[in-house]
Amino acid sequence: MAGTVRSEQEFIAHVQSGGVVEAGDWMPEGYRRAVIRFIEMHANSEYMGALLERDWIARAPTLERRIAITSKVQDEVGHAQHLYCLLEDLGRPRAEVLSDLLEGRSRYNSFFHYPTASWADVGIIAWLSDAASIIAQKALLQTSYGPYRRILPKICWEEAFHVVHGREIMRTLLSGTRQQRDMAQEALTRWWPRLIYFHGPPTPAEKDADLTIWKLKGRPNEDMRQEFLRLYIPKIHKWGLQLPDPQLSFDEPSQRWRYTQADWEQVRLIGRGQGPASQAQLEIRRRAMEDNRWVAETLAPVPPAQEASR
Ligand SMILES: CC(C)(COP(=O)(O)OP(=O)(O)OC[C@H]1O[C@@H](n2cnc3c(N)ncnc32)[C@H](O)[C@@H]1OP(=O)(O)O)[C@@H](O)C(=O)NCCC(=O)NCCSC(=O)Cc1ccccc1
Repeated sequence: MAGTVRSEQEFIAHVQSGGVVEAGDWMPEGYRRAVIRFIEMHANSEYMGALLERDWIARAPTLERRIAITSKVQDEVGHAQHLYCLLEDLGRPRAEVLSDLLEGRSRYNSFFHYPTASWADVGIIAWLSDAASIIAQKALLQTSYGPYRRILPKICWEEAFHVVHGREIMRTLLSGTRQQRDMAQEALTRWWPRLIYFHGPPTPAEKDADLTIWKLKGRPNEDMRQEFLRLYIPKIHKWGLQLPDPQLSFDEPSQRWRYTQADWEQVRLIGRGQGPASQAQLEIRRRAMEDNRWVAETLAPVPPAQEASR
């Protein structure tokens, strides 16, 4: 295109006809801000989500599970790494993004602001939150921002493998002892309401209008949540697990699941660092950044003046 696009009208015509936008192309400022907002929330969620699971590497019950969870954590951090690179290309340096995250100026998905309590939580996180995230990410496969669109198939592919890893943890627990089955049920009871928040509030179409015209956001939040519920409630029931929501019911006329509505303002605040484990998790990251600062400093390019005097 894109060399020829110089106005918002031409830009909209370009993306509406299926054109993609590259980092160096002209784009409306609002579009640039929205891409950064989207990718930054995604990147931070991958990064902080990995932290929840990292805690369990040393506590995995078998060697095979330890290898699998180590590799999942590596995948998630890898996704964050790719996404932070996309932000750099848009003029948002990684150091700035990370310092905003650690200083509590940015956000990540509310799902990852809670503490884990047992190995069964690891199963639920991998099985169900990765499933929810695939739905959100598949909705972006046709997004107009080219670099994001090109990295998403790899991310979705890896998340699909994580779902299998989580499902196998759950299958093992559910075919185990009474205590293991109870652990699985307790984990589902704990995480279910947070899964309901995962795709965000049921936003009115007007709020998504720009994102839709720009072909940036693929689907309304509620549609994504309904797809998740449609796919996973039958699987959960098939395994004999109980869902803790007394208002959960299927509405035949609309073909939609009804569920207890969240306090969405509260969910937004949790995403901004007010969750029960937000500060503890950010503190672990802060300490790791401090401990490893010498590596970044050692690897930093030497300014030419210092180089000459060596
Ligand atoms: C759909 C949505 C999440 C939100 O749509 P939007 O159009 O952006 O927002 P909308 O206007 O609908 O909302 C109004 C306000 O509410 C905020 N808010 C909304 N939802 C949440 C929430 N859940 N938590 C907290 N806040 C939330 C929202 O920011 C906005 O705040 P603002 O008014 O700006 O202050 C979108 O960003 C998306 O699809 N992102 C890409 C995919 C992605 O990020 N995936 C991440 C998971 S990666 C993963 O899981 C892999 C993994 C698995 C396991 C372990 C490790 C890793």
